[in-house]
Amino acid sequence: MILRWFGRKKPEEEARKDEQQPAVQQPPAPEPAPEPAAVEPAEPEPLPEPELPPPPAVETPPPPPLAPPSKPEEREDEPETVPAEAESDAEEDAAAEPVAALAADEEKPKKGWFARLKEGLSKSSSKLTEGITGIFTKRKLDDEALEELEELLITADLGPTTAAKVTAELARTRFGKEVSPEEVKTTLAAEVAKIVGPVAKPLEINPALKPHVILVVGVNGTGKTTTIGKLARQLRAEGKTVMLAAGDTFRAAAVSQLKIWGERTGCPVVARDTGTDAAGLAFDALEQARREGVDVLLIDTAGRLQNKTGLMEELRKIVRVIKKLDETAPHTTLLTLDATTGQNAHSQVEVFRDMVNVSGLILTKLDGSARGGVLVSLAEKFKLPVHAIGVGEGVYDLRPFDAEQFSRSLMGLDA
Ligand SMILES: Nc1nc2c(ncn2[C@@H]2O[C@H](COP(=O)(O)OP(=O)(O)OP(=O)(O)O)[C@@H](O)[C@H]2O)c(=O)[nH]1
Repeated sequence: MILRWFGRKKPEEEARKDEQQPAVQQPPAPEPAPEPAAVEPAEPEPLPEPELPPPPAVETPPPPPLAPPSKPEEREDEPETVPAEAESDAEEDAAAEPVAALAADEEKPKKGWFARLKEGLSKSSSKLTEGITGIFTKRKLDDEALEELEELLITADLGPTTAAKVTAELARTRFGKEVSPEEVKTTLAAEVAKIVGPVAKPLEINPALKPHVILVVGVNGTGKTTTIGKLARQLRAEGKTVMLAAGDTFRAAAVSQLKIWGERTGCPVVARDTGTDAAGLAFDALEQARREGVDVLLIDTAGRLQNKTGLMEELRKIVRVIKKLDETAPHTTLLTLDATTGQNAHSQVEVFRDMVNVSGLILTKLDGSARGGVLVSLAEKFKLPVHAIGVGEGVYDLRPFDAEQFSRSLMGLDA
């Protein structure tokens, strides 16, 4: 039975079964899910595109005015909060929003995650496997073959260090022997898994923090907003209350897109008119999230690298300002990287690491990329945790990064 997002709820157990592999690690003893409130059924929204239409009008009166505490720098007009649902008590909704319903917010993909991952990585893997087959069909593992393999791995974005490392390992065990393409792929998958294994760390939410603040940074178009939506769904399905802050105040479309994700996932969105101060908005959102005892606050940000100095100032200011309320915040700073950009992702890590204290990565668009190998070179070079990977635009297309699954998929092997 396919349940609608805001329709009748499944029992919590069913929702949890659906969520067998959340990208976000569950706290040791999650609170029982609140009793779902009856709400109007709604048709699932189509997936958001880069330029989205404005969200449906929200009829609910605005939330109570925010207390005017120590103001952050350059505070401007009060932000608008788009409630999770139009017809209900906004304040209570964050806690009472049906958790189970969110696990059924759109039709679940029929295929399992590994099949989707493998399919998603097929552009990357076919490049590698065709190359490997070409090099190793009825051929001994000699210097020339090793050189060709190393070259292939570099062109597949695994990077020179990784390429040298894995070919050396292959040579150590198989040099001079006739090796089949299958053997090469299996050995390479095992070597890649060794490299990426240490960075495969699920995103952990500290249940003691109310809220756990997650700042999401990255170049425009890398999938920040979509990733926030996907994470919000997972967190909500786990029974957590989530608030979203539309910190990319530069682009109206970015704000609209986040509002739509808020509606889809039942999360209130703190937003303001375009052009206003992002740090002030983040401050207000954190203040509101604290007041309401929200579990997780996800803050979207701008990513205009063309104005690097301006962006750096803006991101640093957001961090500075939210620290006025909680000096330990942000508790997680996620950098989204678009896998289709290949080695460009390296320079993006360097740039954003200089701006803010990036604590983990999310690789998006692995499905559309022939350059999925970049994840391996990123792991090798930066050793930053890779919390999750995106293999599609759908709300279910984000999962924790699993080193073994990824490595085997990258080499076109079965689970
Ligand atoms: N194929 C695929 N598309 C994705 C994935 N993640 C995001 N996208 C798409 O990439 C486009 C850009 O994503 P956004 O979430 O808007 O990216 P952003 O970083 O927030 O960009 P701005 O809104 O411009 O700041 C959208 O069309 C998304 O649907 C993914 O894992 N796979």
